[in-house]
Amino acid sequence: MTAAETADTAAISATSLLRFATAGSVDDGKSTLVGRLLHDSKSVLSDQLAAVELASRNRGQAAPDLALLTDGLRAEREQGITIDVAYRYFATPRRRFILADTPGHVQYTRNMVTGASTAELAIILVDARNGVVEQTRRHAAVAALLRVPQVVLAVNKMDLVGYEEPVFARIAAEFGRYATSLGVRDVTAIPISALAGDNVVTPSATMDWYGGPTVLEHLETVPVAHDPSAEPARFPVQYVIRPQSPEHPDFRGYAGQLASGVLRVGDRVTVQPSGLTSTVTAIDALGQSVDLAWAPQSVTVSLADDLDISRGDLLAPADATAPTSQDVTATVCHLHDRPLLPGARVLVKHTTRTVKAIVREIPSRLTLDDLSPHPEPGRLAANDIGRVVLRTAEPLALDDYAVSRTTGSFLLLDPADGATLTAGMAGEAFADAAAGPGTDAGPGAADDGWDF
Ligand SMILES: Nc1nc2c(ncn2[C@@H]2O[C@H](COP(=O)(O)OP(=O)(O)OP(=O)(O)O)[C@@H](O)[C@H]2O)c(=O)[nH]1
Repeated sequence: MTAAETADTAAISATSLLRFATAGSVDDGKSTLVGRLLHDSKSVLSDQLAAVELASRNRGQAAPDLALLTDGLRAEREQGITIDVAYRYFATPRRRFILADTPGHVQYTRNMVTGASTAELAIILVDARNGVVEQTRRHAAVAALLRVPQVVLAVNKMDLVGYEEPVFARIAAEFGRYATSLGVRDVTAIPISALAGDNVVTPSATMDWYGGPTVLEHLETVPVAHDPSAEPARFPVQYVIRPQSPEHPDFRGYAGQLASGVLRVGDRVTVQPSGLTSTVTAIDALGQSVDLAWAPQSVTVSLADDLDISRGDLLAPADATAPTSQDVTATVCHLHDRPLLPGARVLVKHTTRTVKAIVREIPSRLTLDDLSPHPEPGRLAANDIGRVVLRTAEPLALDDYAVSRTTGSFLLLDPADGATLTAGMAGEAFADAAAGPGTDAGPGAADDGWDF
């Protein structure tokens, strides 16, 4: 196989996997939709189905309540606050799926950010009786912020509005206008009844006016832009391997997972942030020497020169390096109940690197209903989305999130206890929405290692 063929194979095999997330307000029918998808696509084990049928009968329901299929995990979540997002795996003959199932009720923004951050598609549910509501707009805004490439609007409970086309058309048009204003390019609206099974897996006989795909058909066929060669290579070093065995006295390799792009033997690379350069002499994948590797493979890379490289350094093509700076401006979603304030001392966890930083400014906070600036910027509470300006202790090689969702994102941690405070996306958020009045920088840094 030639190198180009290998890369093609990589792109093809990657397209057979779709990561998607669901979002909806309370009672819009998320659990029923997921249960219906699993049931009708025959992804449910017969003993699971028997248990659901029994539980439904015990509750006096004639038909199995498919929402119960997702209830096992829900019970788990309700016992503790740690499981916010449950991942489900299922497959059809055409594609494998990873579904991030996020609870809709409390902490919706935070859960959706966690669930959708790696998703290639988000299904946003609305109740056909209510149409687009405040939470729908928030979900669309989060999907836009996270640059989820595809959005599906599932207009559910069509059975309760007489399966009428004008109801669907009105909701789809309103959502389409809003999503477009956020910069979401790909919206597919599908009228469904998760309860009755219309247009989830099986085309609806009642809504014969709808000529589009069912939810599953869309999930199976939606193009997933996974061409690793279209992105610059990014290789965050996880471990330096130096076996110092008698057979390989000089061996030194750098192990890690390719965050994006394709890396080839012979590539000229720059070590970031130091700026040293060298050439890739060998790539080892699963114990085999290969000519090239692509994201998200885990590999060990050897270089021609003996450079000072450690965990957290980034290898990038010498002609396509990541921007390196100690001053970071980013859009963030604050996740923790402790508010984020200017002057806060934090740790920035970016790929395999963790550095100290100070929150210099919180210049804006977005009102997610219409993306206007919040009247009180300067602090972020849990679930808030806003902009922050950070000063890091050491330079970070941080891409714009629009260029790479992996090397353009980071987490802020509390240095006192390691708690995850905030999820960040470097660079611009929406076209204009992030601009707001400035706030003063926080208290000056003391001379105890946080002065940078
Ligand atoms: N008539 C009708 N009822 C539905 C439909 N889909 C869901 N429901 C009902 O709506 C209620 C809520 O459904 P769930 O699937 O539990 O909703 P959810 O969005 O998962 O709710 P939370 O996760 O608690 O936010 C249940 O009583 C369902 O039976 C539908 O297409 N038509």
